[in-house]
Amino acid sequence: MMILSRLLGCQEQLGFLHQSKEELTDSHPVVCNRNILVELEEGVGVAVMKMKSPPVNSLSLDFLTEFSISLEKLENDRGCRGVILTSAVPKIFSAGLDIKEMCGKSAEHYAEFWRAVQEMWLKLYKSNMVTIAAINGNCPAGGCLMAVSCDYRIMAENPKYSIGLNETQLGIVAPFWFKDTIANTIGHRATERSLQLGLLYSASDALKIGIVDELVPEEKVLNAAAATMSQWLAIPDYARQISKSMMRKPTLDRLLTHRESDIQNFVSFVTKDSIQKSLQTYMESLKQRKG
Ligand SMILES: CCCCCCCCCCC/C=C/C(=O)SCCNC(=O)CCNC(=O)[C@H](O)C(C)(C)COP(=O)(O)OP(=O)(O)OC[C@H]1O[C@@H](n2cnc3c(N)ncnc32)[C@H](O)[C@@H]1OP(=O)(O)O
Repeated sequence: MMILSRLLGCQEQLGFLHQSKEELTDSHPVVCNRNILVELEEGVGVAVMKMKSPPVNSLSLDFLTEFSISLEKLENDRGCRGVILTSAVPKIFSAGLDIKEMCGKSAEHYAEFWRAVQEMWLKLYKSNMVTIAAINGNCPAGGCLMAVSCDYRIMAENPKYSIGLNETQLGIVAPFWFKDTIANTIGHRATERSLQLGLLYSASDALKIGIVDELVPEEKVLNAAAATMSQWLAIPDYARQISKSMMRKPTLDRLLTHRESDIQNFVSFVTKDSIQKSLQTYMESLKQRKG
């Protein structure tokens, strides 16, 4: 019930009611949401989802809810066959899960938050559409999960940007389905090293290890994503979708089977004093780094 009311509440925030005439054209209907801008190029059947939640596109409960609703709308739109996921915030793809959602809140809040994280991943990983991440900035932890859940990743070749699952550096643990998703991308051995050490890879190392598929100059990331999209869309949808599902279903089913226990694990993990302390210390270190 709580989730339903949040979804309904969010649908109002989604801004379908607030579109101006300038934002709606025949060829590029744009939906300006609070955290995500969705632009559907109807003739081509491709939507660009631009995350725009400054300063760092952190994945808050509101953001995740909006993301899942937006993606579902595109999924149900027969005119949309592909999605490019990118950021409208300079230098940041996404800073991952919003740490504030995991600090000093109630057990009920943690459960609701974690269900929203699961939902985002389930929707993205099982999408029938072609999904391409155009990674135009830093991409740690939950940001990396989003990227590796797409079918293809193009990253800006900027030495300042990094990508990876750095959870252990915060004193927390990437859950099994984060692990499965990255292992499906880079293999078991590289995942073991990557997860234990909480490695963040530079763009060039990310290409070498296979977390990303291609590097291009920053200003070309979106064009490169559009070019790759047209190659993938040249394949008949039905054949491609069945192939995708064959590869991903066992991983999806594993979370679907264990969804409630995964939420309980998260809640009991994150409510531990030691974990709360680690997260708070990490947030403080982020603030101090600035000064
Ligand atoms: C037994 C097993 C059981 C398992 C159960 C599950 C266990 C839990 C699993 C949880 C999985 C977690 C996944 C995650 O995604 S955790 C988040 C990890 N993210 C990070 O480590 C990134 C942190 N951020 C950065 O490194 C930098 O901010 C970044 C490189 C992204 C950008 O740097 P920049 O210099 O541009 O910006 P600032 O650092 O100054 O940040 C600006 C403000 O934003 C705040 N901030 C940054 N990141 C976050 C975040 N992830 N959540 C919330 N807030 C964030 C930062 O503090 C600054 O705020 P102020 O302006 O107020 O100081």
